[in-house]
Amino acid sequence: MDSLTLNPLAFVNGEVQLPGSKSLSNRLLLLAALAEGETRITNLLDSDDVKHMLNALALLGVQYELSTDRRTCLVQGTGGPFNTDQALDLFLGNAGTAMRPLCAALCLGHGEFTLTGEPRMYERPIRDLVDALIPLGAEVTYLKEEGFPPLTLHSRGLKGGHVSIRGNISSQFLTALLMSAPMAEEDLIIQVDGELVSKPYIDITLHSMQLFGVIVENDNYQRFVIKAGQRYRSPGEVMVEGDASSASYFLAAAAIAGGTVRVYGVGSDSVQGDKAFADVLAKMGADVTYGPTWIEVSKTGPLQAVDLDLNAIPDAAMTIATTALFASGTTCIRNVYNWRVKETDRLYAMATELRKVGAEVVEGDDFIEITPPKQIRPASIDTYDDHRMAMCFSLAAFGTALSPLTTLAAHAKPFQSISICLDRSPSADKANA
Ligand SMILES: O=C(O)C1=C[C@@H](OP(=O)(O)O)[C@@H](O)[C@H](O)C1
Ligand SMILES: C=C(OP(=O)(O)O)C(=O)O
Repeated sequence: MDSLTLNPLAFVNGEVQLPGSKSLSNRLLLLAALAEGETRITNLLDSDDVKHMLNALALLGVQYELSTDRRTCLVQGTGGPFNTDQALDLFLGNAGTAMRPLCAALCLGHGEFTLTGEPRMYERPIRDLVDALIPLGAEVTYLKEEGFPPLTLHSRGLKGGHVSIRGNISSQFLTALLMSAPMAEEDLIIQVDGELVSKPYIDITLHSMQLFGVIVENDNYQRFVIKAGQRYRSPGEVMVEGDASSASYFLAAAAIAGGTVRVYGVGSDSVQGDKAFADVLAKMGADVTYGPTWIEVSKTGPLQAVDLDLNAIPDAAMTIATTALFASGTTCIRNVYNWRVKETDRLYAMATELRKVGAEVVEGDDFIEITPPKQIRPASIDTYDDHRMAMCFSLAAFGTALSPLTTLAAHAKPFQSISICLDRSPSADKANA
């Protein structure tokens, strides 16, 4: 098991150029592959989830050239759905943004496609998407448990018409349907049944589709109309914005122990809902300034607890859970049931690990309540093979500034891919995050 020991940190100051957004990287790769023409994607994220999408596209016969730093990709669009004469097996790791959109997109073509992944992917639901695809002509066989990957698609095109989809578990099901819709045989009218979680991710989807020339009629996120006959056309070159969820760790560090941190790559112009994370820090008492493509956070005084519905920003909301260790009062993060079906059961994992550093925690079915300890305890934190657990708990290093070490186990990787210059006051050593 890999482990990473974080030395105590007392002060942070600096600037960060963010890596590309995961959500945009995987959407743009898939759309570029389906589009007519050649697309140059710049500032692509180099991460496991993007590798899974790239590997799958290669197996599907999509031609692309990846630069040696893996951040620029020149994709030759196929101009149509993916077809195969031989049964294909695609391994998609634990990448929701690959599994769900590919599941729908592969129904557009002809052939047999089996979608597999890591064991945790087999516990992450996909039934709501499959149930929407079946009336459109998809034939799906679950290979293990009903409603979960792995699964085999026996594809022969998707009809259009009226379809409804549930949105209360993951917005990625609706995203998947929307991205495939323009290539259905007739107009597609999608009705969202009940609540739609993680709504801002739908804006990322609609924005990406628009970049490739497809217009969707959006009636208040409850009904969507996609006219048939629209084709994805390459915009030529497209740059991936910085990752707003990754920005949250650096901005939270500033709110806890700034100084000032400015992140470049995400700002008021960003299409990513997670930019609103900075507004939560402002509610907690940090000083926040937005530019069109940057966000700056400074500490101006002690942080206060908040009680908020963070359903719209489930990934960045995790960072609030560890920031709460440094806020006076009890923080409550509400309406995040779907934390339970992500890379791990994040409500359970977060509650368990926060208790290890001394916090008092109430784990509800769809909320978490955190009261910080007087002094954060050094601890060995289990990250459940979840990158966000590792990144969130890196913030605990600020609480051990006057005590021994905090150790993060199991998932050292994310810390190597982003670099920030964190000063350790007063000696101003370079540190890692
Ligand atoms: O569409 C996307 O890019 C994502 C949507 C969100 O998932 P849910 O819609 O399942 O909450 C988010 O948690 C995930 O990291 C990325
Ligand atoms: C939930 C996440 O990923 P995905 O659903 O795309 O696998 C995440 O990155 O926090």
